[in-house]
Amino acid sequence: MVLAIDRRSHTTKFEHLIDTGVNSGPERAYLVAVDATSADSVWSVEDSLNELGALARTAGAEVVGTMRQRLTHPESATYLGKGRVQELVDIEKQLNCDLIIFDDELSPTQQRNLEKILNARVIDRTALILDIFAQHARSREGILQVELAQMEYRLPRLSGQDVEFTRQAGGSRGATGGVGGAIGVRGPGETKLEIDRRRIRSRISELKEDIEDVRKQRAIHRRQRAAQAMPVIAVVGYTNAGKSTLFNTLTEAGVLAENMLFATLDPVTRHIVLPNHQEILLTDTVGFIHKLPTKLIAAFRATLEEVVEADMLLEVVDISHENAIEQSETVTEILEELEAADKPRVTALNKIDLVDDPDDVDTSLYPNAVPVSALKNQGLDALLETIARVLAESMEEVDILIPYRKGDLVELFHRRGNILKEEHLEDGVHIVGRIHRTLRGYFLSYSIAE
Ligand SMILES: Nc1nc2c(ncn2[C@@H]2O[C@H](COP(=O)(O)OP(=O)(O)OP(=O)(O)O)[C@@H](O)[C@H]2O)c(=O)[nH]1
Ligand SMILES: [Mg+2]
Repeated sequence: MVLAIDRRSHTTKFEHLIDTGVNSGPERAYLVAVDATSADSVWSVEDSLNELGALARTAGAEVVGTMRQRLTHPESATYLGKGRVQELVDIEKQLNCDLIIFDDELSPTQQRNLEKILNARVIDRTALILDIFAQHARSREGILQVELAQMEYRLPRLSGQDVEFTRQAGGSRGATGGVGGAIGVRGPGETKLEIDRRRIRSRISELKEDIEDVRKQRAIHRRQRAAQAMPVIAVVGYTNAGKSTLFNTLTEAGVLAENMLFATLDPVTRHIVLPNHQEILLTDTVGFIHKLPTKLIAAFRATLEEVVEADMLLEVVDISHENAIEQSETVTEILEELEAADKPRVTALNKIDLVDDPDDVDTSLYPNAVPVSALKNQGLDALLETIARVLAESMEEVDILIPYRKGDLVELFHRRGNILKEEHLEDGVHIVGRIHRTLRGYFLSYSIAE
């Protein structure tokens, strides 16, 4: 996957350059990680490497081997220690590797040094994730956000020479094509470097402006939805947890759900009715992953605002995954970064059909957890009831007297609120009940409580 800019029209497109394997087989990738004793991650290096392998396969590569080194922290010059880098030179020859993928974001210096020593292409976890995002971006919003993230990633990594933005589709697997190929650029050439930097910077500002327009559009849509006065629930969770499958089952929408990482990039919103007849809006959105680059989160701000602005979160956890707990911790960390971790949350412990002994699942580890199978349609009534209950808990109590001429407001309360007491008095209908904060404004002026 390579980014190409048509300078005349200033439109951006992604060209698919990953070898599909029809002619010469998929690209052969070797994975490398440092097991840093200083890291405070809940993830083990094995699990992190397994996930890197899944990312590599999603991007279209074949994993031919892995290496890890235990260090206090990655070496600043070459990520791995000297001896291990030499070992890597032999391995890449033996295994005939096309690319070496590092499990952490490499600094520009590390990347340049490694590229000098190794023959295969050097890419890192961030470049790989960006590559998958680029493959899956469909909407204008998604494409703009991915391009911004790619440009931000590229800028500090430019080292002159060849920043020809456009490459030929279907090119060979030379030093620059294939998985993550658009990202690494090397060579001397000060003047050219300056020009390239300026060009990228100006593209970054253009993209930011375009994304700002997208953000404003989204804000308008949100305001329109707010006028419908339905609470918005954002479906969040680790990539591949089953968010889109659950979303489809609950809403009968035809969102793409696939066994691949980052199948969904664009948020979709649909309306559903809870068992207590309360109407809500459900939003499916992009998945999270550990070591998700902050720049990428920043670039996806327009999309992620759907999560930030939601009234409640429905977290989907793949409870059949051996790293379910680590994944959920990562989701919470990213929600904290987005300042959305304090919202009321219900957890769907999904893929329960794949768990040998569902009774052994410890639901107490997750907030308001309900075991479900989105695919087999199990546990969904209980899930909806829990959503209704948690939503009710986040409602505010009101004591109001609505005049008889405002019959529509009484009806609205009946549909969307929880009535604790209702009596028909001379001046109107007296209601004591709970209503979601998005609707409170309609009733405030009829309040009779202190
Ligand atoms: N067995 C089983 N598989 C499921 C269940 N729910 C989802 N899956 C499968 O899990 C895979 C991922 O599902 P998606 O719904 O695309 O997951 P997602 O969380 O939307 O993933 P991204 O959009 O990539 O972040 C698909 O192959 C689904 O068929 C379930 O309840 N049981
Ligand atoms: Mg999805």
